[in-house]
Amino acid sequence: MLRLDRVSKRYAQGHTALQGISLELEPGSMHFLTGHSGAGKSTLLKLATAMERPSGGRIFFGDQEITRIPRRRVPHLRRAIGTVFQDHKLLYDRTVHENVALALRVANFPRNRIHGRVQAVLTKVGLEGHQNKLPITLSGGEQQRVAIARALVNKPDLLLADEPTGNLDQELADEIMDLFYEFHQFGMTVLVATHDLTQPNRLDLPQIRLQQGQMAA
Ligand SMILES: Nc1ncnc2c1ncn2[C@@H]1O[C@H](COP(=O)(O)OP(=O)(O)OP(=O)(O)O)[C@@H](O)[C@H]1O
Repeated sequence: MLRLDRVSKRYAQGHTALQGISLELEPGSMHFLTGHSGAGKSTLLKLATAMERPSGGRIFFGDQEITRIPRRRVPHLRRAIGTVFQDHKLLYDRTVHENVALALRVANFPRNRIHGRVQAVLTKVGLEGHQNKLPITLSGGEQQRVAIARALVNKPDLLLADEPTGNLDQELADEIMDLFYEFHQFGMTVLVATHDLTQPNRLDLPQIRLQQGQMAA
């Protein structure tokens, strides 16, 4: 599904964020990406979505080489890869429904099917009944669910999450991780970057551990 082959990333300021990273996510697998602050977790996720380009090595998503796709193909790639970030980047002047529907609109999804698809995904993440609310009126955990719904509404093959529970207490964090686990059980490939080392143990899932930009032993 996602394969990195000896990937490195050196930022313009000269800092090496990743070095010699090779890994493969099998379709339907779920992994946690762990490591200290600055280990390179966010950088790895940004490379996988072509938000950043690697300085060396190659990245494949299915049979596409991400490192070679032309800029005009990047939006297409991003629809196949759902992303969730800690600061959910919701539009606070739009309703929950509109936040999620926007992801379908930009993908030219048929207009007459948008409402049904949005309702279905909001139900899936436990937000039925909240569709007409503004995000600011929701709790942190609920806002994160809106972001998850938005990431899922295009039915991506791969879900990448970067510290999706960073601002939540343990109980809410567990609930969000359980939701990702459920998607994985339904066949989605999932990679979650987290500081929270309780999660891989709690869910009995493998970790990809980064240490100063390299794969830890
Ligand atoms: N845009 C950038 N320009 C220069 N250096 C950067 C940039 N983004 C990240 N870095 C550096 O690359 C290294 C890896 O950062 P990255 O954000 O990938 O780590 P992380 O493991 O996600 O950390 P955290 O858990 O704190 O988010 C850090 O030393 C960071 O300072």
